[in-house]
Amino acid sequence: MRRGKTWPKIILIIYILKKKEKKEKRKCCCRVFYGIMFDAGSTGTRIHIYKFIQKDPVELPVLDNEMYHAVKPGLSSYKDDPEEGGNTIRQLLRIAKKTVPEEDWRRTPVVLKATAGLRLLPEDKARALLKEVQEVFEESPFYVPGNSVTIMNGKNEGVLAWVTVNFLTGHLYSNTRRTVGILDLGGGSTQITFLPKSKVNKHFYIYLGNGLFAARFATLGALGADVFSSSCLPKKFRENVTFSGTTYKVSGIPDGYAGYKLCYYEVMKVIKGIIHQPYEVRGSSIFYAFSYYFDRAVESGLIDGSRGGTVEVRDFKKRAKEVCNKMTKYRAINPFLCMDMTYITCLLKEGFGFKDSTVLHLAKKVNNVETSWALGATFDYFRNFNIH
Ligand SMILES: O=c1ccn([C@@H]2O[C@H](COP(=O)(O)OP(=O)(O)O)[C@@H](O)[C@H]2O)c(=O)[nH]1
Repeated sequence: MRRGKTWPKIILIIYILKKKEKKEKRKCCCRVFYGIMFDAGSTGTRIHIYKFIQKDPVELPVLDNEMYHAVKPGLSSYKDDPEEGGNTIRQLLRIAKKTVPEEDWRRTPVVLKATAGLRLLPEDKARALLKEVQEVFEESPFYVPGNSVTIMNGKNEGVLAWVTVNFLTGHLYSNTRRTVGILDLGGGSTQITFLPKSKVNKHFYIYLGNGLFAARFATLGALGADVFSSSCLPKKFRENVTFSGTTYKVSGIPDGYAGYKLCYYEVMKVIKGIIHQPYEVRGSSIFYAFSYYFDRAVESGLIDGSRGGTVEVRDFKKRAKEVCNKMTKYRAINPFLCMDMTYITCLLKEGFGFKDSTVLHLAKKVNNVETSWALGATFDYFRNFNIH
């Protein structure tokens, strides 16, 4: 009886030991490393901490997971107080210290790339902010390579976001050579980026334009009046609005008209003449839209924020009409929703020339990773610095 019970026990122990040995072996050739990328956008600063695993020295590392955190407002809002701006970076670095194991700190690179917010600032103000961030990085325990705090140009922003989305959706490794286009709408700038299908022209098509907040002020300013008022806003709306550290007095038109038609007319003045209509967008190419395209689609109820989804261009138009013609209903969610939805509709249709029936994939994350240029920028960075 006793023997009978002992044997299975021994077999179990051997089995566990073997498994442990196998695990140890696997551990030996697995290299784990991290990369920290800061996205200093016009509306917020975000930290992305990527964990990569290299199973085989000859193979490319794979992305294991991402830790993401965001703070508002963006770095450019601290244009007159760079020290306070530096504190927001310090705060986010605390998260990095908790996420990356201490023994890896010294070899984990930390990089910050600023987008439209800093691009639009006077040079001396932008430089003071970057200097402050550089100092915060230097005092951190992470690896600070040369050129690790810079302003990125819009074209790189477009291409790197394209790399991220095509990587996450598996298009970079597929044999079909088919890729997807991306639509990114930030606060300060917007990008549409895709690879044309033509065999002759193998260069990226990138268009850069006004971001959502920049478009808001262009729309308000386009009326040419001293008071920034618009028929895209609820009639009784009157508030001070701050963007990138500057405050504007903004209002609806109390005794005038408000609604979709008038709003479309106002927004069109901002779109007209500044947009290209690439031939490809009229075809069957697949486009992924994220950032504020995603946020506004959620706020207006077009898609579910936890899952994302696909919509047709005409759905944005239909929902923009509903929002603008029932402004009081949506006021509590976002008083600018009519203006933003109308800008998005105008940009897609009149600006880029999308058909009503074009399907857009709206996603904030793909495989639990943020759809942003930050991942693409991190790849590029590892390649350049030969870290793996
Ligand atoms: O990893 C990211 C980076 C950005 N965003 C969103 O993308 C928009 C980008 O705005 P940003 O201030 O960066 O605009 P920019 O300054 O680049 O024009 C905002 O809705 C952010 O919440 C996001 O969801 N995930």
